[in-house]
Amino acid sequence: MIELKNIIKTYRQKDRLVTALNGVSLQVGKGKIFGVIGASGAGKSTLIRCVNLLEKPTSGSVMVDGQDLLQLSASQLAQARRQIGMIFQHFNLLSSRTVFDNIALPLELSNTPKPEIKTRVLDLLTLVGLPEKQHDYPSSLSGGQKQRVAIARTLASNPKVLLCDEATSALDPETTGSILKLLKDINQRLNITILLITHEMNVVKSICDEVGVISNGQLIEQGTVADIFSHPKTELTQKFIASSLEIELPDDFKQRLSEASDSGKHPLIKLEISGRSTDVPVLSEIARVFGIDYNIVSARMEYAGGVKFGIMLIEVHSTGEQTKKVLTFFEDKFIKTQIIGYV
Ligand SMILES: Nc1ncnc2c1ncn2[C@@H]1O[C@H](COP(=O)(O)OP(=O)(O)OP(=O)(O)O)[C@@H](O)[C@H]1O
Repeated sequence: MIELKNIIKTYRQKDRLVTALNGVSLQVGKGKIFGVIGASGAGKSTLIRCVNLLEKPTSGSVMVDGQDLLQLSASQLAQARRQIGMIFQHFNLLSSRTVFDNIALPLELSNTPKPEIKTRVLDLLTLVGLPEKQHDYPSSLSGGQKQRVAIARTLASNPKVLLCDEATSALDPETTGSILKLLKDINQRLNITILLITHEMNVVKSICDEVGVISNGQLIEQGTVADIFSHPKTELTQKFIASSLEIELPDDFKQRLSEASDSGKHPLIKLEISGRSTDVPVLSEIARVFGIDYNIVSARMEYAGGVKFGIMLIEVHSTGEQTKKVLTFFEDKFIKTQIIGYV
């Protein structure tokens, strides 16, 4: 549905050229959700804006639903853009129009008859869960409600593709969750292809089928969410994954933690479980095979793209030689280990 080939985009900043995108290629299949994740300034906004030619690439090609957008005339491009909806971090609603009239706007612009507009807007309001807000103005809505209106407005034109430019970045975690659920629902019910950009791995984890990691204007890694979470190749990707899995060491342990394995102290081991890790009950196995007790101090396990991954901190009641054996045992099961200290 979307195919970008070797996109280069340079901007002139005063007397120098800045390369915002440096040879980006990606494909998004029909009905898929593709997330592009990257830090600030990596080129995410430029990338998503190149898909509907809000930014014109310096070179490369942009195909959407089989059409080469850079080859279209102005009127053909306007037509093609109707198939490409977009939602933004700050919603971009018209404050002087009611919710109903905001959603009706694209239909009015395409000369849809009034009775048809009414039915369509009411259907869309139901779809996004806001039927009772039709007469309200945007200023009286919460951030999540505003984004729902923006989603309804963009769906009014029946797009095949939806571009989401940091659509949940201005929202609290709970509202983010509900908007992501709505996007997934729209994707599944209407078979709309979604390309989104974000700086949060949680967004990718919760709704994307595929993910690309962008850094300095280049896609340094891309693949299915399951693949990327199980075999992250670059340090940046590993950092993004870890950032979605932060676990805290309880204060009591922080105070008791020492760097040396003094007598009577036990190693505190961090386990990183990824899609590559063997799915066996490793903890009961170390107890059974080595006769070693353990205590789970903190743990976070999650699923993304059908793959289980997570982080666990365990206090293992082992001595020097036993500890080495336990570490080797975990590593053999493709579980990454690190001794955080001794408690
Ligand atoms: N209109 C512009 N004119 C000049 N330089 C620009 C323009 N837009 C973006 N840039 C530059 O291109 C690079 C990529 O910017 P872009 O906004 O695409 O990154 P981003 O990943 O979306 O960042 P953020 O998450 O902070 O929005 C940056 O160095 C930025 O300064």
